[in-house]
Amino acid sequence: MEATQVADGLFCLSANLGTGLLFEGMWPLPRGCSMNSYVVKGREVAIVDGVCDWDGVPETLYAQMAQIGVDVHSIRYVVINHTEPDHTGWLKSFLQITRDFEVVITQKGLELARAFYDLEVNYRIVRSGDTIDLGNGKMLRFEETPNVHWPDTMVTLETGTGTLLSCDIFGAFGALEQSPFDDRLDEAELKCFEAEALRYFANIVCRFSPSVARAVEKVKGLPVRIVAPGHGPIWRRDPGRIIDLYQRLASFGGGPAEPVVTVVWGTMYGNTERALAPVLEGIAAEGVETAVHQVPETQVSNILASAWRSTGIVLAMPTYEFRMFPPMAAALEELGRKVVKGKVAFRLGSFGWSGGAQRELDEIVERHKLGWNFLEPVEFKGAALPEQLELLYERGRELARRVKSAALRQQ
Ligand SMILES: Cc1cc2nc3c(=O)[nH]c(=O)nc-3n(C[C@H](O)[C@H](O)[C@H](O)COP(=O)(O)O)c2cc1C
Repeated sequence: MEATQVADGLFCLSANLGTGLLFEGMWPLPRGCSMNSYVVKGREVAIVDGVCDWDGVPETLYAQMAQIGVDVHSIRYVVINHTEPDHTGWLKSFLQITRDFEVVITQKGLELARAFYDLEVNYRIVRSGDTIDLGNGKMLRFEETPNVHWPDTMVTLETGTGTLLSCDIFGAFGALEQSPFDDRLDEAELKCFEAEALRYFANIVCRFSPSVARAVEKVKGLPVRIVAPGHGPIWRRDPGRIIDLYQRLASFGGGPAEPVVTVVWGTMYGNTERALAPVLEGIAAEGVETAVHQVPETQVSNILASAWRSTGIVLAMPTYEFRMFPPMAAALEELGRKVVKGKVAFRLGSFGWSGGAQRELDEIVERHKLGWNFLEPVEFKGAALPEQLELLYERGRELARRVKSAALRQQ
């Protein structure tokens, strides 16, 4: 990536993580992921957020600074919206070059940053509403948005251009290839980034969706003209599009979401799969969309994204060694850790002699306090009988009807 001008005196420097890498060591990046850093040039120069410390990445940042005529030694302020190393790792390298700058950070951020870095530099603790005047009409205003991921998080508004440097909130997976701007992307590309924003949300920040909702409310009260996040595109033509998407995704934290059923299924010998078919037919008969994921084939990252936006969940798996089919247990544990709660749910599955899958499912849902509203499960010994297949069709219809009445209306 080349450095790009976002607005007058405000530049985006960006490095892409490749498709072979895993974000946070576990989330796949089939479209890569950008790490966006911003330089604001007034009479004084500030850099807002940075990049990770992986081989060559800080050097990419320095090369892009040179492209926009910024000498690294001239940086007066390093603003840390969020201490996570994907935005701060480069500081290790930067501290070798110069210590003649001020770190601008929240109190919680400083505690965290000191744990990660040798931060013997000047620092300035900021709180909501604090400002730094960089001169030449460039003013940074800080707003704390705690627990949008980590406890330290804040956003920075450059008031002259109305550019919100938002770090993780309003972020999306997906590398930036030619241009970082929404106004240079066609509708299909924007839709791709929206899907990657959903996956990013469900993998990275959904655990904190009440804090995200509060942060979105706060942002809506600010004079924002451009949204420039730490990952993904910069929303310059239509900042409301990503703000509204995040507001909507945060609202799914209670359970009711889109009128969609996520179906997660796994099988060893096909009995459970054959019994799932009438359930899918029943859901379709009610005109409700399904998103179907087989385990272990589907990565849990995608199952999380799908479940987060769905109002209903179907789980289809057999018993295996007195418990449930293990790949299903792994997927459910992840839904539990991310507290995908309040869904309308239904479970079916085959067993041979003792059963046991249902017991483990109950235990996981209870332990994570998921509060799923279950229809009566349908379990069958070996292959489902014709009357059980009819019952499964009816369960599909019933689930779909409940989903339609519980789903949130599209705003
Ligand atoms: C390795 C293995 C372990 C199993 N363990 C149990 C068990 O503990 N209790 C039980 O009732 N059935 C058990 N079963 C039987 C399966 O639940 C049964 O074959 C079921 O029909 C498989 O469903 P599927 O065709 O959808 O894979 C086991 C089957 C296999 C292959």
